[in-house]
Amino acid sequence: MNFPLATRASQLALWQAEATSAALKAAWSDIRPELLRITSKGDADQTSDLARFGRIGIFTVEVDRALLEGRAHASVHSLKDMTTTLHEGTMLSGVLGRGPVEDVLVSRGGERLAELPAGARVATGSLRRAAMVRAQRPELEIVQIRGNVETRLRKLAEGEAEALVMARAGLERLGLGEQITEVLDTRRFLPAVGQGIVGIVCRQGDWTHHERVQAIRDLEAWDEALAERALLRTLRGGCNVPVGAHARVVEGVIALEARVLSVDGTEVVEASASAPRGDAEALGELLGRQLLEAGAARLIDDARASIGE
Ligand SMILES: NCc1[nH]cc(CCC(=O)O)c1CC(=O)O
Repeated sequence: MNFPLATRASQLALWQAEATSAALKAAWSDIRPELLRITSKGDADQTSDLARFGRIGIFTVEVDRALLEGRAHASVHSLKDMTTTLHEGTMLSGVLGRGPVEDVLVSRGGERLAELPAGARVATGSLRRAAMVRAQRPELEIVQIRGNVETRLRKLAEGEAEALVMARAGLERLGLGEQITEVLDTRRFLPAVGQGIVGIVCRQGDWTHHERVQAIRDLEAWDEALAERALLRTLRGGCNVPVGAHARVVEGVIALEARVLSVDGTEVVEASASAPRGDAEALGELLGRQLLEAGAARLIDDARASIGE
């Protein structure tokens, strides 16, 4: 069976699609995966403020359109870039095993976050990363940056900033792990929902192809994804709100930590809880409601207002 997989054309997206292809081939001897590369507006548009269109799924919409048009049997995305409400007519069928979840600092001068001098510019396109940096180092300057992993590294080298915060998974998957100056520990620097997880999407009701993808589903990453995404959905957060979360499956239990920050990093609401693995989604919803009651609702509304939503 030919098995076209729709993907963005960035190096990281191609790595993720190749990993999916390899897993499908290993699980099913009759499947011949092929990559359908889609150049999306999110890749082409280097000028807009990423925070503004984070919620509509700019990175995934055109790839999923190819899926919905029947040009592919499945589409492959960074789960982190997927909106909590999937594009109409699609469903999440599988996830690959989770890569490293941490954010990392890449600094031109080799300084760690604590060592950067006051006024040093730290580049990120993420409200979450900006808020986490401001919470720990309020005297640093946050500057906006756009583009794929390679573009960001080039901009850093060209002097647009003294340091970058980005995902460890993205750098390591591209073989750029030697660029990392500091792995930011997840307790102080909670990752984004779904960070490090590759998501595989099928058409709703297309059980033939769904079954093939479901067979390669990593069950730990799946439960972690369910918990983190249920949390974000409950918080009504998109993919670019100052929310960090980290779910971990250990034996039969899932533990979830979550934090909502004000954009300036001065206010923090956090909570953690655990539950039997089978209750991953309920755990995310519970923690989300707790955070909302503890003051997260206002922080999220303020963050939305700050990006003009
Ligand atoms: N928003 C871009 C994006 N989407 C997924 C990754 C990296 C891989 C991952 O976190 O799963 C990145 C780059 C980054 O955040 O530095």
